[in-house]
Amino acid sequence: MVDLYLNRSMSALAGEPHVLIKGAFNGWRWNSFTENLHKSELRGDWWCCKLYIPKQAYRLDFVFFNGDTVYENNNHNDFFVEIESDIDEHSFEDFLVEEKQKELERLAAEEAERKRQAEERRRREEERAAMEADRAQAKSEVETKKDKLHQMLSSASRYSDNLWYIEPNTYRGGDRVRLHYNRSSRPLMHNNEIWMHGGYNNWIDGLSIAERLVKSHEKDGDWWYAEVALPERALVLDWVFADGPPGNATIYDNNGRQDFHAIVPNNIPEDMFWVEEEHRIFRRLQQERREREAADRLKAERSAKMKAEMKEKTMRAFLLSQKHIVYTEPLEVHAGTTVDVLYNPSNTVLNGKPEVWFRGSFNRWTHPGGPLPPQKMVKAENGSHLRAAVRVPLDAYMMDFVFSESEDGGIYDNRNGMDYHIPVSDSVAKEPPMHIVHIAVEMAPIAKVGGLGDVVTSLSRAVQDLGHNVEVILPKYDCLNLSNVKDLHYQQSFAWGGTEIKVWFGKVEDLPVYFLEPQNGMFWMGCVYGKNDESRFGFFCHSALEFLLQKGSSPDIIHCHDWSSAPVAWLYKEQYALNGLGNGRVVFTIHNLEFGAHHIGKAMAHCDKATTVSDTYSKEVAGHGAIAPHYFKFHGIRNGIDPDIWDPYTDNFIPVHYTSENVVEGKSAAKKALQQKLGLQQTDTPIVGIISRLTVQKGIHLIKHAIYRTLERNGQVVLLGSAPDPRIQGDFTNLASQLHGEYHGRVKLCLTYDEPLSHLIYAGADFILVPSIFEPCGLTQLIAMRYGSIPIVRKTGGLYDTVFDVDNDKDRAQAQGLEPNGFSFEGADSSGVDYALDRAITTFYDACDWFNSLCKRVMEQDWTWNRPALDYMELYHSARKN
Ligand SMILES: Nc1ncnc2c1ncn2[C@@H]1O[C@H](COP(=O)(O)OP(=O)(O)O[C@H]2O[C@H](CO)[C@@H](O)[C@H](O)[C@H]2O)[C@@H](O)[C@H]1O
Repeated sequence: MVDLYLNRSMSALAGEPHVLIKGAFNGWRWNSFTENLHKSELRGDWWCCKLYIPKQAYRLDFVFFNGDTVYENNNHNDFFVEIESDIDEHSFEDFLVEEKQKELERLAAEEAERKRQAEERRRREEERAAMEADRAQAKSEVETKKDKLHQMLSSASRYSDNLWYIEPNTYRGGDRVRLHYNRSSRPLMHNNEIWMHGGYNNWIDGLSIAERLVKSHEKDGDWWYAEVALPERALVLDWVFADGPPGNATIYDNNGRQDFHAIVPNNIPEDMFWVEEEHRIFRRLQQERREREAADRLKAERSAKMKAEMKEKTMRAFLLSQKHIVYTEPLEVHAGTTVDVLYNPSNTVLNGKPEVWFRGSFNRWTHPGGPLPPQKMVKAENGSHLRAAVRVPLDAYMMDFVFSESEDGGIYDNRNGMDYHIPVSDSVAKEPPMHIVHIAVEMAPIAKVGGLGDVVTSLSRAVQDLGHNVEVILPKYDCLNLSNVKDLHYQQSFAWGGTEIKVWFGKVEDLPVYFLEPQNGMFWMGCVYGKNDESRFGFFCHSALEFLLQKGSSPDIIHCHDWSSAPVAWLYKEQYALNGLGNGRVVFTIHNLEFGAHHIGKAMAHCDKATTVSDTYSKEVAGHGAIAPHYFKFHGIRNGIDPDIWDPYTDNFIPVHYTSENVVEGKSAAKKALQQKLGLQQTDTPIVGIISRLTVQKGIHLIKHAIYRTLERNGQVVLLGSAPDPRIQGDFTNLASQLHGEYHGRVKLCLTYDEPLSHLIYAGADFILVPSIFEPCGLTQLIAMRYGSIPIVRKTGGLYDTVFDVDNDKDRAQAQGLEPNGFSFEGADSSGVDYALDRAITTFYDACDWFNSLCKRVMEQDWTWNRPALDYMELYHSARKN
């Protein structure tokens, strides 16, 4: 506490009845306050007040005023006094950040508690609903049982003349009685042994009694008997006679399929029995449900753990992947620590420069501290790299840096305009989410024709998982698979293009999706592609932008795909960028350059950044007329697959769930199921699977050749595919009937689109063949590996980037931090296919253990979006800098 004095008469407040002080600490940055001064006991016009000085204060800033508009502020300079303290400006920064962190932690804890409570409420509600459902089911089961029992009671009796009777003739549930049976002229008349197999109340507990009968000598006829304990709760006793004990009998007397039924006089009132029975069923259902839920929980936890481990491994590999140019020590950067940045200029534009300067900042250059002062790098101990030490503030979530040849700049290495970025963990600040809108004409699983649909969904989910806001805009086709849309509802309408456009909203695989439905019926034709596609999709693209504008949405990134939503790029730049949607950048992805090259070229010209779906394909098409002029903004980022949608550990279309730990067991069960389903012989021969659109791109002549070659080598073949071109479809239909005849039970061609079957093939096949002539990325080889199937591919495009031949690509795989994972070939003739296929099949036959270890290995490789989603984020950020 200190006393602060003001001589009022010497100040601008002379004669004012009220004197107040307004102040704060550390350059007005912290703990502002307003206090009244009162006249002090000192002589003269001294006014004073007591002030509390916190220990983090190194400076007190203040002015005086009369409570209204008259101020004494030291001629607009304000007053300040230095405070003796351990704190200085820098440590105060840290203190502020820590305070902020505490505040954020408090808010986060509150939020977590709110979520926990909401979750608890939801759980209780679900529990209640499930209990209700169990109760209802128990009731209905009891009703059915009761009806059946009543029907049966009408045919039950206490004896049957000359066939069976019970002794003594008055008995009740719980009694021991003797059951007599006259087997003469019955099916068991010649057997050595006779048994009764019994139950009660119309077999309500199944078979619960078994007794052997002995011959009785007391009566005429062929009479036998057994001692039977009547169940306590029996209203009726049910039985048959047999020639042996349960499980070991072949001949039965089941009373002409009616079984035998004896009325048991009521031990307990029937009503009571049914009440108890209902309760018993209810308890059983509850028990079963709890066990199921516990198993599901365990599975979900295990699955999440495996995914997190894979992600972490991939992240480490990502940090190490540029080690020959740049890395940090320690490798993982934590907020609030000091790290060394190590840089090797010899592979960059700064090669041979006498000096290298490190220039960096944080949080994508937006950190409030501004850029760090340029720092001259010094030689590191390893000889090859240069070193700079960087203190990472507590509120940094990303380190950003570039290198230059001098303090003032000169030549820069800024990684081709992308800059270097290294994520920082444990930051107290969060990366602000980016808003990304995909405008596309396909989306798995509700409107999927090929891989484009998969990518729209899975890329969006991966980016959403990184904490960003992702939305999709899709036409509302009449053929949408609506069972996979949650909470679909009509939202609004707008008029555009001479028609009303209805907007629907729903969630697909947890992604928010807007469906546009022009009332002119443009998308009511029963399929995604068909007639007038160019004008229909052009209309859709335009209306999607119009929708964003009218909704007042301002996405950071508008992402469009292939020729079909290419118009978004130029419509946006020509009509919407200046017109309210100005904040956005357009990213355009080419999934296939084969179709609509004109549209693609035009979108390439207008978009801010373009990608295609693998690095090799981006190089293969570099010289194409649509690409070449825009190559500087064109990047190859390989596709990933969604690890939740493709997961043999949770997949409901396969018989046994598996991970890499039990891959052999899981795949052999799937193989049996697949063979059975398709009528193939149940032998352990290699199965080659092919899942593909049947087009020239996919190497039709190589597919055909491979089918014959596999059959020659005693393998089996399963092909799932359909051809958009009716001639090709017809051709395959003929091939199918010929093959199904000639190689019956060893080959099956399914010429349709069948999602569930594709899952069973990925799991049940040993190999998945992808002999494409060109392949921008290819998803089938990636899905195959996730299911422990070995890819056999032609070396082209994305197939080259993701499949590494076990014999020829060890080094190339190692450079990616991987081990080889499949078989591949060059050339586009049959000898090429044979080269890969023969080695694959031979491995299966001759090196079973090694083959199994290969299946395990490919399952453990990460072909999800973990890595490529980071590359897309980099690309989005660099598009924002334009
Ligand atoms: N009959 C059938 N029944 C069930 N499912 C079937 C099927 N036929 C194919 N599929 C499925 O459709 C998808 C095909 O994906 P691809 O990437 O292999 O090919 P596509 O050429 O369509 O995609 C284009 O876009 C993608 C995405 O960018 C690129 O990877 C690719 O190289 C490019 O040609 C896979 O999920 C596959 O399982």
